[in-house]
Amino acid sequence: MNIIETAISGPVIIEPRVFGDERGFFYESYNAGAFKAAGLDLNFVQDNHSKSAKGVLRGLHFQNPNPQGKLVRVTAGRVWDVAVDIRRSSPHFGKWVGVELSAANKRMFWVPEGFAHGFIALEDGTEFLYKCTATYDPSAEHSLMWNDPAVGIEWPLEGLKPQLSGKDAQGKALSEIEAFA
Ligand SMILES: Cc1cn([C@H]2C[C@H](O)[C@@H](COP(=O)(O)OP(=O)(O)O[C@H]3O[C@@H](C)C(=O)[C@@H](O)[C@H]3O)O2)c(=O)[nH]c1=O
Repeated sequence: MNIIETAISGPVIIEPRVFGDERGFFYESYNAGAFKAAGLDLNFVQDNHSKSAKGVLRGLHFQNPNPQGKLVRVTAGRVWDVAVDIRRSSPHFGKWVGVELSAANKRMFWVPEGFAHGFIALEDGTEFLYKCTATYDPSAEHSLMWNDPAVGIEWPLEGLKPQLSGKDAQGKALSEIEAFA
């Protein structure tokens, strides 16, 4: 597999080795030893799977306390996936990185603890799978506003009006969230 660093220390893009043949394809979506050898010594305790219509925007989510690192990928359709650094001590506090993940490119994205995470589905029937390093804790979950000008995420809206959950429609600004130390 190939690890691609991003402009922020922490989040990385992972390109798995894909074996294609006349039957289809095969790839390892996670291998503890290989990830550890690549500097990602992770311990996952929960797997999630969501399906979204084109234009659905989920996020930007984080848990504090009980932060979750997330290894995310797409098995149907396409998303623009974003991680926002919300560690106050980081030189990149408030900065974001984005990557297109799709069933076609089979890229994965590692979003560490200390980041808010979200995505917009760019195709109907987009299926999003991810592994988490901590379990869901509704009492600790928070939404950072997807369109806070202080963060300035360049969402590829392609003319879409994002479809948000009620919770995400009330996301807080970067200046208001319970960021990490
Ligand atoms: C996230 C989550 C939700 N749920 C329930 C709560 C709720 O009734 C229903 C839908 O939850 P949500 O609206 O929060 O789902 P969703 O907006 O898809 O939340 C996810 O968004 C992406 C961007 C992330 O980064 C994830 O960590 C997670 O926060 O599923 C669980 O039971 N376990 C979980 O781990």
